[in-house]
Amino acid sequence: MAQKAKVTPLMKQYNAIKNKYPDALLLFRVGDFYETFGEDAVKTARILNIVLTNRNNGSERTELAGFPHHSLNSYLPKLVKAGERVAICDQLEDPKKTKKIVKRGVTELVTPGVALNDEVLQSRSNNFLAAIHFGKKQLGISFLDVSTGEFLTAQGNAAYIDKLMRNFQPSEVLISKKDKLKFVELLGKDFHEFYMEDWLFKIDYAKENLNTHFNTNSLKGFGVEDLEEGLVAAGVVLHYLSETQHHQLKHISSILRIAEDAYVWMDKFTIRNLELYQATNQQAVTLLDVIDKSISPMGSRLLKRWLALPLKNKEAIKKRHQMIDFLLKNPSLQHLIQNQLKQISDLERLISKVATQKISPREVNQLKFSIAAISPIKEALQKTNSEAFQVLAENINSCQLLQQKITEALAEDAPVNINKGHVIAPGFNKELDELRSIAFSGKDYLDEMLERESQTTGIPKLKIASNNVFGYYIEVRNTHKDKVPDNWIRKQTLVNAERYITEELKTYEAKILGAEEKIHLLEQELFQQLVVWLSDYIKVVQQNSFQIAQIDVLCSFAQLAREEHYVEPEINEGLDLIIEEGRHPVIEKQLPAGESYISNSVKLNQEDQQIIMITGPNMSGKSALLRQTALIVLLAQMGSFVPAKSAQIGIVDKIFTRVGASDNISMGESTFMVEMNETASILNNISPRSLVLLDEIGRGTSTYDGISIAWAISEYLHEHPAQAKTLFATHYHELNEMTQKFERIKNYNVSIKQLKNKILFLRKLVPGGSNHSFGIHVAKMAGMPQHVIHRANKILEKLEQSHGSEEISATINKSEPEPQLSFFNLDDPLLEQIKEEIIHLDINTLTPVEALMKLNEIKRLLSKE
Ligand SMILES: Nc1ncnc2c1ncn2[C@@H]1O[C@H](COP(=O)(O)OP(=O)(O)OP(=O)(O)O)[C@@H](O)[C@H]1O
Repeated sequence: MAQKAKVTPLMKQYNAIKNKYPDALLLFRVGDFYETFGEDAVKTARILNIVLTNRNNGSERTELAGFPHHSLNSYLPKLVKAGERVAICDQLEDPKKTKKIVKRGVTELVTPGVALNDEVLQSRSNNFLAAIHFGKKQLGISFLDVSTGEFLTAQGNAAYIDKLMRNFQPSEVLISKKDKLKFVELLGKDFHEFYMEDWLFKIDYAKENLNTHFNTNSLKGFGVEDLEEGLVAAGVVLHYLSETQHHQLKHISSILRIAEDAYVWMDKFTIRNLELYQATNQQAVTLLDVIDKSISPMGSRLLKRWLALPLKNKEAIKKRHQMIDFLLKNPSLQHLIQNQLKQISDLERLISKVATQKISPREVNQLKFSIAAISPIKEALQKTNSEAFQVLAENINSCQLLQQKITEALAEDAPVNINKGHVIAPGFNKELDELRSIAFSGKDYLDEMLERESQTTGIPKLKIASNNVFGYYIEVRNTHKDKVPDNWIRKQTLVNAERYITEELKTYEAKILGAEEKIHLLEQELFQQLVVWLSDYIKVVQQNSFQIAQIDVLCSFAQLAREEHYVEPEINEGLDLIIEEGRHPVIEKQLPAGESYISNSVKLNQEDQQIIMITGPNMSGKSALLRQTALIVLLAQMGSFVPAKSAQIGIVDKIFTRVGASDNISMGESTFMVEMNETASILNNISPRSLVLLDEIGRGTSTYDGISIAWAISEYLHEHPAQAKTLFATHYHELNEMTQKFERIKNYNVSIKQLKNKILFLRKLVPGGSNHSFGIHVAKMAGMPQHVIHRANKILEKLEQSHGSEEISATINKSEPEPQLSFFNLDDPLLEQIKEEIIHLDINTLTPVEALMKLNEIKRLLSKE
């Protein structure tokens, strides 16, 4: 019979705790160390690059890796960044006070989405935890940044949830176990997900959870009552916080709805194509990199939010423009504000630390200095004649009492670590002052005692010192050792001297040590009281922080406009888009020295220029033009000025961009299929206010196929009642023929100059089509061997003779447009019915006979037509 493994009490305790947190890496506090065992130890050693050892655990051997407890702040972020969930298990009682095994428990579960540690967080970005609920009709989503207290919810279709996920980039996503497949289907492997029990995703549980948290009877006050799917997700987020041992959550004081209707719609392709905040390759610069001139972390985070959610309300957009204009006209005001902003720390995260009681003494002083630095901003804004800025100023609270209280209570140079002492200011607490005078007057007392002993014993050179082994002692050199009185107790013999303790010294020592211990406890208690007192200010400081963030972003926009010569766009409720001499905000910053960006004008309307066909050789600047148009609209509607000579923008509700590229192959689907899927989704979603940018759509297939598809798409956009404004960049100069038949399609080309065998890019958009794709010239410029170029020219000549481009377009022109563009027209009720039938088929449970019957039914439906 195998001998039963004898497990030590410590390991028994460890196992019991580890069983409660099987998914987490358990840091188990033993004395001054955090230890990990078994699998956890192997992982920890690998991630932290620390030594992995083996030790006997009863009859088994187990791996072990540990680090000193004071290194937690530097090691924890590494573990979390490596994607680990880390359970911190601390000693819950003083080991000195118990004879049994010390009580231990998990005090915090740190996960990528629930982190309060400065080392894990990035100051200029939010750290969102998300939950997604797959409801019957819609999906619900919720985002929470526990480090700032922002809590948001929304619901909508899969594409909307996808877009929000790309915009908010949460560090962790919670999903019901049963929806694992659905999630991967929707979002792929781009996020760090954690699967939760299915029962948590219930509306009753969510409402109860949220009402308990906010101490409310209903969620009506937050305007989210009707968002049931979104609330389910929000409930799961709150549940996760308690599961991860986060119970101090006063800073999460409200839940906000992300109102889909209020913001410009951009789908994930557009967000990616426009490289708003994530570049397609690592070196590339994003729009955010170029426009973010904010100073405070709160400002930087808000700027990202404004970029993710550009506005559609004319008045709200104009208000931001007017405030920027005001700052530009009052540079000294902007200068004063920005100088003050430099002195303001991350107020939002500091006050969250008050709520979670994780703020350090030094940070409380930072909070005070930051709030003090706001006052001059408030005063300056109050004096302006701008109503909008005056309202901002009014919403700022100077928190005089808070400043005063911190000054009275906290030492000016209070340390980070409360155990270092000197935290509470002198004069704040009488008892503390008395204890301190006992502890600190010790030196005088000892000097006086030494003097006395020296006189009574006649020993001239006495010395008092202390060490860790036997505390205070008197040292006597050997030459005087015979004068030592009998009541001195010898403790140590050195080569030249002896060390003694005396009764008086011991009594005195006890008094000092007692005082020091009491000081320590009292300081902790007083600091704790201060933090609790400060927690009444959570809402007020959050409010201040939001005002400061807005002021910071507006100053950032003003600075951008001043430095980069941006102008105020005119926003109107019409449907025209008129950009004069527009520039690409990112490319213009990237050009080599000496080169300047060539501005271009674009005019789109529903009368005579709804669709512009832009032709031009490779590298001529077609894509740049398309993107700059979208970016200018986006910048304008997020409230910024724009890189142009002037811009009149009829409010845009959706921006779609599609690039016919070949890099989708890596995703496993054929490029063309992806391209068509993406394009189909545009065609099903356009409205009269939409802006559509199509870049080389159709190039993923053969030339004739490509031309036909591009033609059909343009035709559809032209004929569609929405008449969405469209820019279409293409190599296919055959498409220029479309203008003959479609009155609102116009041809433009990005001009070039042909010098003998060379092409000079002028980059100017000029009216008219072009009849060469110049691909061969570009190949030559790229250094293609002469022979290849020569041969290519010959083949081109031949092709043009046998299939003249006029011939192709004439053929397409001849074929009358179908009364119903059946490929894309999903408005047809019959097709809609068939589509519904097929979508709701559960293939997994369908028998072959049932499948045949279904097919027959569909056939019957179609033949009835
Ligand atoms: N208006 C401009 N002024 C100055 N440089 C420009 C301008 N437009 C584009 N460029 C430069 O030319 C490069 C190529 O532009 P872009 O990618 O827009 O060309 P394209 O016509 O779309 O080419 P392709 O058909 O190969 O995609 C840009 O990366 C940029 O450096």
